[in-house]
Amino acid sequence: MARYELVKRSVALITLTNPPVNALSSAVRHAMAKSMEQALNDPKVTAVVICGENGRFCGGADIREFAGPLRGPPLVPLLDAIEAGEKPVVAAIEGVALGGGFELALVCHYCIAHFKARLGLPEVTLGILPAAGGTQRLPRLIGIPAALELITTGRHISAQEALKLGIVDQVTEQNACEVAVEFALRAVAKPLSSRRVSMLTTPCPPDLDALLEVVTMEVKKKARGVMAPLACIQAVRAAATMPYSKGIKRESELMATLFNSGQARALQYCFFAQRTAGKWTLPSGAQWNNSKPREIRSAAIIGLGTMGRGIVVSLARVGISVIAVESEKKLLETGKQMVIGMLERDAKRRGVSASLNLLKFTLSLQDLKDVDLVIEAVFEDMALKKRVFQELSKVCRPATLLCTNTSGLDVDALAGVTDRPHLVVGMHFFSPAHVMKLLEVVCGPRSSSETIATAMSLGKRMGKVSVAVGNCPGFVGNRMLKPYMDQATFLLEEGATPEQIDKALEDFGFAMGVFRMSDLAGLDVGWRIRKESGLTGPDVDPKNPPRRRHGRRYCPIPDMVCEQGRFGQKTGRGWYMYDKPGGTNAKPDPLIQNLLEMYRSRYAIQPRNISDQEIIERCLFALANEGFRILEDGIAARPEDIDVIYLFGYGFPRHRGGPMFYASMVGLERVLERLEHYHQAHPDVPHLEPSPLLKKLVACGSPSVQTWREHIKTMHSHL
Ligand SMILES: C/C=C(\C)C(=O)SCCNC(=O)CCNC(=O)[C@H](O)C(C)(C)COP(=O)(O)OP(=O)(O)OC[C@H]1O[C@@H](n2cnc3c(N)ncnc32)[C@H](O)[C@@H]1OP(=O)(O)O
Repeated sequence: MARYELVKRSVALITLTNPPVNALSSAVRHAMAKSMEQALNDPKVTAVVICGENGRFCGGADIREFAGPLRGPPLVPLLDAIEAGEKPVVAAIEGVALGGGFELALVCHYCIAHFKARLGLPEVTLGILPAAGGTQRLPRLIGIPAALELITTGRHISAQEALKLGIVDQVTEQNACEVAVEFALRAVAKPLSSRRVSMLTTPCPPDLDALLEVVTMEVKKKARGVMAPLACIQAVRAAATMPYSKGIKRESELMATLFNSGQARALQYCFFAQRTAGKWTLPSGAQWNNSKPREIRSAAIIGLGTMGRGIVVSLARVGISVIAVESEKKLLETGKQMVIGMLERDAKRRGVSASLNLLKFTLSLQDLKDVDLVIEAVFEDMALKKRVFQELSKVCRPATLLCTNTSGLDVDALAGVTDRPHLVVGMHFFSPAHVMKLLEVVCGPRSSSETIATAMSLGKRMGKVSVAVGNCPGFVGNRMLKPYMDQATFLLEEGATPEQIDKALEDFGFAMGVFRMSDLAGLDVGWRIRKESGLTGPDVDPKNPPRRRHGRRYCPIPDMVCEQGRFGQKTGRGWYMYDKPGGTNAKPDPLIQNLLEMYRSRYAIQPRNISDQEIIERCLFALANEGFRILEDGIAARPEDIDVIYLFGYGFPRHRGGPMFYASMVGLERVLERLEHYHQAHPDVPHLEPSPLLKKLVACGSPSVQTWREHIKTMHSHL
């Protein structure tokens, strides 16, 4: 857990040894305390160097231990003792110094960082604050504004930035540990008092209150309803207004409030859920750690619409050669200019040169014969996609992987028209594809484990959070969206307004309510799909009673909005009105209000006052209920996968953990009871009928979300 060695006859080298990130578990803290005591008591030792094994200094406290009671020596007194010691201590930072790891570096009297090292206080992203003195020492060292920015955002900084800020003393391209040992030998005779950061006076700006007010407003706007950044601001204020001994107590009080909050549990769940999602498993036994992905050096994208362009950029910026194909010269030229512009802007932002030499643009599928992988991103039309796949099957060499970026069509039906169904997989990107982090990897029943592994690993290489899902209409994300959106439109019928529903969802924490989100995405896409499936338009069976389709409740208001040419932001009108087509400033539109009133009077619906609680319960419990069905159907392997999809693809608030975690926090019994209540009131809405899995989990005593999987294993999996 910590190795103790004497080097150069007088330097105690303490190496943290807790793979993979040398987290400060109770055992590590215990070993560190012992090693420090040994170093400080040994007269041969004149200086100490602390480093981490395998080129990683320290990833902070062991987050897995947060769930249990504190064991082993607490961190704050341990760090205070290191700082107060009479022998110089030098931190040798390689890899990462995060959270408690950074706080450890702050108590060392000197810091040497490798030029590739990253430092940061990401506690805020876990719903807590840097409670091992970080909120008290960092402002003393670098001033209030810079410390506030780092602590409230959790941003990682480079070694170079840390040097500029005065956090580290030297940046090296050599072995940081060896450099630190030499540095320590030179530091032996020097006085330490000015190197004890807790003893420094915080440089305090004259307008402290105004500054804190501005940051508070910014934080409230960016992270609505999130507690941790606000507590961070209060802790930093203590660093400016109190001596260290009192400030550290304030830090600890604020931490206690956060630590026990549901938000901290949710955010820590998200941390592990994201990592769990990469660990896909198929019923065949093939899984993330026994299936080798193929190496992808070249790829082709068919279709240079919004999605295709984003995918080209995502591939090219990680060094993959891309051939982009369009069907017409004009579309090809427009797409080409857009892609080049996007890549140039992206490269400028990242301070690198744009990889334009990796791109080729063509009108001919014949040019794709040698590529390793193709991603089809044409219009969402099954017949068209089938034609493309048939063509690709003829043109590409037999080993080429064929992927589709469909957002919900049957991946296996596409596989069926090719000569290589085992090499066909869905890669469902989210728009804009070069920005959004989510990738649903859709496993068809015939996709081979190597194909899935390749798509998952390619997603990771592109910086995406990839989640393996089964093949069904809408997969996971879009399948769950339907009951959620249906509830929102039913609530409109019953008396709510788009702005009321959006406000309730935004107060809950969504970046955008359902109607603002639909306006941004465009209302015409869903309208076309509803027309094609006979739910609206001339093909509707006239025998359908109004507001019913296939025996279920159906709300035609979205169709009526589209019939007026209101397709959302792009047309300047949708559920809201905008200053101009493409405008983003949504204002309530009296015409929508009129439309709703006329609609209600036409169908003799008496509008009623609808509470925010009802809006949240109906929208979010219907969403989670579909999630339970998805787990039953084996379309997602674990609740964590569903939550990750909603966090990264649909703007679900991270501090709520995702729809499935949220349901578990509310209490499954309560969710079941509310669904039963709403289903009784709306028996013609099957999505409100509690799923068998939800009932089963409640009957089993509502186990924790991490163990739900054990209750589903007898059911059939589509993965
Ligand atoms: C009070 C609170 C205090 C004092 C704190 O310190 S709170 C913790 C603050 N630290 C962090 O938030 C850092 C969290 N970790 C990371 O950001 C990243 O893991 C990393 C940048 C350190 C490394 O990234 P990467 O190389 O991509 O590796 P993974 O993220 O996949 O992680 C590998 C496995 O290590 C587990 N892990 C990482 N950090 C911790 C940690 N602090 N405690 C416990 N476990 C940690 C992570 O879950 C991965 O495990 P597996 O999923 O593979 O089992």
